[in-house]
Amino acid sequence: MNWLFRPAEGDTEGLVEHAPTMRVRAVFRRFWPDARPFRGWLLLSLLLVLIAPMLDTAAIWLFKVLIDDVLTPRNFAAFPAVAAAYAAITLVSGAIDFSGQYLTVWIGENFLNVLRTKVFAHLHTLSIGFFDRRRIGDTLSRLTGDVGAIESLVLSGVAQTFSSLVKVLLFTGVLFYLDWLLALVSLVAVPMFWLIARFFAQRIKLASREVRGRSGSISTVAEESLGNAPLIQAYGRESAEVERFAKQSRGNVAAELSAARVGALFSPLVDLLEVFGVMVILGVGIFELSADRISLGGLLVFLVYLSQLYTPVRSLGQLSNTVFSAAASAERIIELLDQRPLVQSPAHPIPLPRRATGRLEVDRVSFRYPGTVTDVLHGVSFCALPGQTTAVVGASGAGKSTLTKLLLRFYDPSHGRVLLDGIDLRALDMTALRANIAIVLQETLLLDGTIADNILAGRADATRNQLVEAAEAADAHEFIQRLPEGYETRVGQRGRLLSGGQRQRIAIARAMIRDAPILLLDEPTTSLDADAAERILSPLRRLMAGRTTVVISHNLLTVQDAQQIIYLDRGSITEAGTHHELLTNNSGYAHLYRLHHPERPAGPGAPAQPDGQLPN
Ligand SMILES: Nc1ncnc2c1ncn2[C@@H]1O[C@H](COP(=O)(O)OP(=O)(O)OP(=O)(O)O)[C@@H](O)[C@H]1O
Repeated sequence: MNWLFRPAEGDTEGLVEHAPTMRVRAVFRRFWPDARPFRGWLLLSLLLVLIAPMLDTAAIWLFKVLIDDVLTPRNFAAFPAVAAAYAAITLVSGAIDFSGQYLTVWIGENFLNVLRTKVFAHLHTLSIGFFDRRRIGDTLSRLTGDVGAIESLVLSGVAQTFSSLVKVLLFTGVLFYLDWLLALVSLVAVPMFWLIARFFAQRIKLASREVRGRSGSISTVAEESLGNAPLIQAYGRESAEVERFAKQSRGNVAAELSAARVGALFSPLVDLLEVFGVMVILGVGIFELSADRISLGGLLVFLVYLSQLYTPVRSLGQLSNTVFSAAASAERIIELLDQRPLVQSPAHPIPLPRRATGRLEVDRVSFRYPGTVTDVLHGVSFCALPGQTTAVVGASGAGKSTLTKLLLRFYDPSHGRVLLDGIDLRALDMTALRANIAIVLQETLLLDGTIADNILAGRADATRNQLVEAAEAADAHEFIQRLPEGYETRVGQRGRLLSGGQRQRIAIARAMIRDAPILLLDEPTTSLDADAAERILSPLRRLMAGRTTVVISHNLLTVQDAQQIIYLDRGSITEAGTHHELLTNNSGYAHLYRLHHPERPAGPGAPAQPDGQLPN
């Protein structure tokens, strides 16, 4: 028997985050509040659900009337009335079925819409730390697949249970009314259905959880693999990637098969039980008929009512399976919804003027990434002043990018404070803080929209003139105009249709249009070749003018001009000063400089190459 319920081979370890198991009732209680706007409609649909089986009961009863009062006595005068009643019931029940079905779908889809949007909005409240840790594919699969399953638990589930219960009660009542002895005999089978259903329910829940987890793994592998297509093809890793995908895909097949085995065995078992029950009832029925305790019409409709009764009983059994499999999905959604952002705006933020002055102070900041054991910044202090450029340099892994993450408040320092205009960032509203910051990063972030959309992401209410001015200041206007659809040209996913230099100039235009007092540049020229880097320097300088600029760069031109250079060594500031001061210092910065300019003595007055790059 074990092979039947064996979970799928292979493991999803590390690919998807496992959700804690929860009781169905807890899941239901959690999502029921989201159904609040639809409760009135749900009530109406339950009313329709109540009327439908009553009409069914009446239609079947007409069958008895037809046999006992029309066919057996051959009394055709009564036939038109019976026929008219039949037609009327069928019409009304058709209308009710239609409304009921449409209403159920309407409620379900609208509930889904609310829930899906809620989960998506919640994801956007989470800190960057969450996205650093999580596989995006698994999160997507939860957002699209698992959310749907919750609807079947909270709404369709309620309507179905109610409908089945009403039918069971109604048909049982009629059965006892027709012949109590026959009714007692036929109901013996009911507890057996329940036992079988219970046995299967738990196993189906396990199998469904496995299937949902597997589907998350497939999306994860596909997303990572396809997103890195250039790398994979360049290094000839296609077959390894296909095998990685195939492994998860095979795991999915095994999980689906194991779920199908459990599900498919359930129906035939129940069918077998049903046939057995009908045979016994027919035997007793013939006895009752011969004793004249039931009419022929009565016996026939008894069987019809009985068959009508088996369906809801069976669906009540299967319903618990649906509920359990939906619960497995709900667990995965709850796990997401229970994620709390690491950084949050305070309840009563200190108001910031629409445009801050832009004085940034990093005060004895130490930082450790959540879930790690070592500090990546140790007691870092410096001040970045309005209108000045502060350059942060240091070897790879020194903590430069981490510093910008703290300035943007993607994370909070473990110790110490970051202040804007003398106010701790933790006391500020995050949206107000970020409205005062513009960024240009090494890997330009472009949305899959038009060029105009991408520049306007810096400031949505900008006019067309401001858009063109920003593009001109970023030296981007000219190339944009040469594109087939100008500003309306789509940039492709992550801006793939543009060159690296073009992407960077769009990013500069976006920062330009934002016109924020603070500018964070994280190695904006690193991914470009010397020529492209050279070309974005003058737009960059225009952008930096008059702002508090913090630049992480290996490019000596931007660094040399800086009013202060901070040299980070394994998370600590070991030197700070101007280019000349640091060269005189003849320490870490001068060492980096010499590495790149072995032909020059590292000392004051030793100019850097115009395109000089500090080694990484
Ligand atoms: N999300 C993260 N979770 C845990 N550790 C991280 C995370 N991001 C960076 N680190 C670690 O923090 C340290 C500093 O990284 P950071 O990216 O700030 O360095 P960097 O100076 O900007 O380097 P590079 O010049 O190579 O970009 C590194 O040791 C890195 O492994």
